[in-house]
Amino acid sequence: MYLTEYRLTNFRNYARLETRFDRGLIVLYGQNAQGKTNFLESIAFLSTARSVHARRDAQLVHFDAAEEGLPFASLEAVVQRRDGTHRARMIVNVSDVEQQRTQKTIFWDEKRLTILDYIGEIATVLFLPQDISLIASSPAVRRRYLNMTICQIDREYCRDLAKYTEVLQQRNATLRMVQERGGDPEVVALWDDQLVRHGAYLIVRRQQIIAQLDEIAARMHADLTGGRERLHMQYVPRLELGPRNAHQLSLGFAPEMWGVQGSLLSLDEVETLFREELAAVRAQELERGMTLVGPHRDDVRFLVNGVDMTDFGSRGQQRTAALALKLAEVALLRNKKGESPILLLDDVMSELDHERRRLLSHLLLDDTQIFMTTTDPNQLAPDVRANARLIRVEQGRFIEG
Ligand SMILES: Nc1ncnc2c1ncn2[C@@H]1O[C@H](COP(=O)(O)OP(=O)(O)OP(=O)(O)O)[C@@H](O)[C@H]1O
Repeated sequence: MYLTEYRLTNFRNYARLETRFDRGLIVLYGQNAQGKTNFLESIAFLSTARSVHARRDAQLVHFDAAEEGLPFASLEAVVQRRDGTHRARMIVNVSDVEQQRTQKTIFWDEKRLTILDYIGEIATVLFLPQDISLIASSPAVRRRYLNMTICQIDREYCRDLAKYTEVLQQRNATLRMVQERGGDPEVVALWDDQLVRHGAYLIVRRQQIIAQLDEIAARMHADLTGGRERLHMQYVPRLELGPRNAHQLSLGFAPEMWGVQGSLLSLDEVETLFREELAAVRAQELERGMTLVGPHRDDVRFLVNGVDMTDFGSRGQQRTAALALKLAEVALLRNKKGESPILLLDDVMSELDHERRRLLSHLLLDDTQIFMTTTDPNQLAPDVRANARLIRVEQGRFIEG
């Protein structure tokens, strides 16, 4: 899929931008702080309804718009997909400037949709220099990544995730209440059915998608390392046993059951296990005032030749594993959607060595639409540059050539 028309109003430093695109490589270049990243952020935002950079949506609205008392930003695109031409429009209205409160309205083909019904219509994969944190930092970062990726493929997952998060919050509040004020511990169990139902679906989908990503990422990684290293992704659902057993254990059974080596568990099997685990940790949950079992504590392990990259990988190895994962995500989305997602490469070429840049260029050059930012277009291989459309970005404006 690809964008053919694009319009921004009051988005970040773009007061107004109206432009057309074709497939292929579009290189946005220019000095620092001109709006290159802002532009990629806008496409990612239109795709996922979430910003990777802004803490609050209100930050996306142009400073001047906020000052003029018309605080809104709008993003509009004409999208060419296998099934035809579509129109997407998203409006961010600041309803309370002081509190930075916003409302988001989404139209798809002129029909108003909720975020959950919209996500996945425009598939994108964003490559960032900080992608290395997917490997190097905390499980929460990996869970967030998994959620965003699976939401683009499976709307049901996204709905279950929203419901699970809600039930989890309510269950935790109940646990805290019982912990602080006492009362009947059985009130906590009232939430268990919903927690298990929504959580089990998340676990089942995660194990499936990780197994698929693992297979593709291993191939990409072998390519990137000239076959010298073997990457293996492993799903690690976790159970924290509390202060007396401060270490973390996998969910009561061997982690390899969750990877490609083992057979994948069915929804019924996961529900049963989840229920059993909840019963087993009930006393500790009441003591700690929080839910200790479930997909909100999951993690993914990245092993290279059997060594855990989060704890023991070199920066270079972590970066390569992260790149293999992103390339696998592209292949997975292409496979599920039957067409390529739009690729957004934010200043990633400068981070990679020459060999990997060459490989990346080869992997990405097909019918895909790729937006790439760089401060120095001379970094591009000459054959790549010759086939790219070059746009200079200057203070929130596009200058062709
Ligand atoms: N809401 C906003 N309204 C107006 N300007 C904004 C807003 N948010 C950010 N900016 C401005 O956008 C500029 C940053 O743009 P961006 O991050 O896209 O730069 P860039 O071209 O990618 O630069 P670099 O090469 O340094 O990454 C900053 O000058 C910042 O002040």
